[in-house]
Amino acid sequence: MSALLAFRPLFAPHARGFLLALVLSIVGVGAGILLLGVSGWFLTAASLTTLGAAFNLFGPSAAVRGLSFLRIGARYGEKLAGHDATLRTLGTIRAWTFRRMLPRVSPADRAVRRGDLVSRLTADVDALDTVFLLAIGPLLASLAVGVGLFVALHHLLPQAAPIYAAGSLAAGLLVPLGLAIVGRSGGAAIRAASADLRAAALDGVDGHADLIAFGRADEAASDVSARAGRLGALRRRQCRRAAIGSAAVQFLAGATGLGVLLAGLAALESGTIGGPLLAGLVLAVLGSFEGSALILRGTSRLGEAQEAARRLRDLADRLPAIVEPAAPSCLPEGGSLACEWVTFGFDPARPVLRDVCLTVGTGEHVAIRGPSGSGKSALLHLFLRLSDPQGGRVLVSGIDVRRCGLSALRSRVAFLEQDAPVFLDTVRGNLLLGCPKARDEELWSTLEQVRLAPLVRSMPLGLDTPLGEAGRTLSAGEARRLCLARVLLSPAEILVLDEPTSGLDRQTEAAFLDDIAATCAGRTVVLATHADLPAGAFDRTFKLVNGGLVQEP
Ligand SMILES: Nc1ncnc2c1ncn2[C@@H]1O[C@H](COP(=O)(O)OP(=O)(O)OP(=O)(O)O)[C@@H](O)[C@H]1O
Repeated sequence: MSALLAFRPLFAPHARGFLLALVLSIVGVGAGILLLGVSGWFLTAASLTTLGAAFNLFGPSAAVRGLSFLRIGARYGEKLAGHDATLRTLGTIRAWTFRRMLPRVSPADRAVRRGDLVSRLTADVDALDTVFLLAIGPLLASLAVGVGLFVALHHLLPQAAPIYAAGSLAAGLLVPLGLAIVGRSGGAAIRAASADLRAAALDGVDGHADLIAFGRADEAASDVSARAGRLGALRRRQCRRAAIGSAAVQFLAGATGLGVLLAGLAALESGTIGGPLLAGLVLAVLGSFEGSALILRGTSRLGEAQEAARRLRDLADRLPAIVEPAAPSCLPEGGSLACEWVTFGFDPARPVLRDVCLTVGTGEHVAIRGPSGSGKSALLHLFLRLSDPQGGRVLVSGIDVRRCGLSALRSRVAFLEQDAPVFLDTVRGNLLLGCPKARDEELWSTLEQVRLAPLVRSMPLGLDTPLGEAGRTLSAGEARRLCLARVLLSPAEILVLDEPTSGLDRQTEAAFLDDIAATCAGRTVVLATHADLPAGAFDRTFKLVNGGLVQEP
């Protein structure tokens, strides 16, 4: 429960909407109970009235109509206000989780599953809708209305008041509580199975071309259906428990109604209550159990909401992968980079880089080559502080990156990642990520530099052409060049490029590397590549072997 309670501050800004929904819910449930009570009283009184005796039909029938309209209106309003406040709260929780997640999920952490993250941000956040709509709201409304009916019974039929109190407390509190306790482990299992299914489905969708090519599509499909079957079985078990709870509430409603009726009949015989009022009270008592059924729906899913809240907190409460200094140092002007005796390993016991020393002056262009897996990307990551070295220091403009504010550092150093993504946006939207204020002329001249301008010109909407998910409407090489253009557009003084020419044909690759001297003139460039470098394209080239950096002749 503490995981759920920890989200209280995110519910607080929407408290007015929840309060309105609660008031309307009390009005709706109260009007429903009164409607049954007045109708029972009215019908009994009308049937007991002998022909010709005076009976005012108008008042009660108007009350019945009025109460029906009030009930409908209040229910509609409650749904509107409750869902509106809930959806706004879920939006707040989703944005909060996303903001907290980004710095806490290290790009280097191979244990992180994308499908699981997506599942947390979507399904787990959605599971929290239960909290107010199905659990707290109906519980408070039933409590308020139950207290009102208890007070009325206490005055009109005192013998029935304790019977009603016992029956309604058992139906409104004990049964839901029991269901919540029993459903707790089931809820956790459902959340885990649901996350597992989503992750497996995402894996399958991502890799469907390979699965088809290797003839494994059927296997993947049956794996997904086995997981879906497991989730289905858990949900069926949850529904069975909820149905048993519902039956218990129905039984308690019937038993309480019967108890109130028996107590009422004794009072009727002794003449302390009239027949019509008794009929009205019995029906009102039966009607008041309607709220308990709603509470049950909520509590049967509360275990799931609790587990969802735990999973979200688990993500949000992780220590950030990289901790910013409390008082960051100002980055002086300049685009120099340096590594001083840097040792780094994803597993500190097995360093990838050992005592690496490198100094790159402002405006210098340096290329780093080396066999696959030699640690080129790992080295480049250190310049952006995506990881911290276990030994030595990394300096940007003469300042240890651990003393810099991360946003200042990352606006000084632009980075082309090895698998940089094309976002689900237009060509322009993708480019403006690198420089939000860039004018169209700048976009076009950068597209010329990466030799994409003819392609974009041929697109139906030019810069405003939407690109499919992950740039699926582009070839791999075109997508790569678009990401490269984004980095070139950035005003950062230092460009760190990891395999910028991967996916490009030889001719374009050679032309691009040749052009770097001109296109990046004045800016510092550190580039990791497997490509053959055109003579004179870089000021210095290094080779990374056995964790050490060796300058090439
Ligand atoms: N996130 C990670 N967690 C653990 N080990 C990793 C991680 N990323 C890379 N490695 C390992 O660290 C070593 C260096 O990887 P890195 O990606 O820096 O090599 P690289 O020289 O850039 O290779 P390539 O040229 O193939 O891109 C490799 O042995 C790799 O398996």
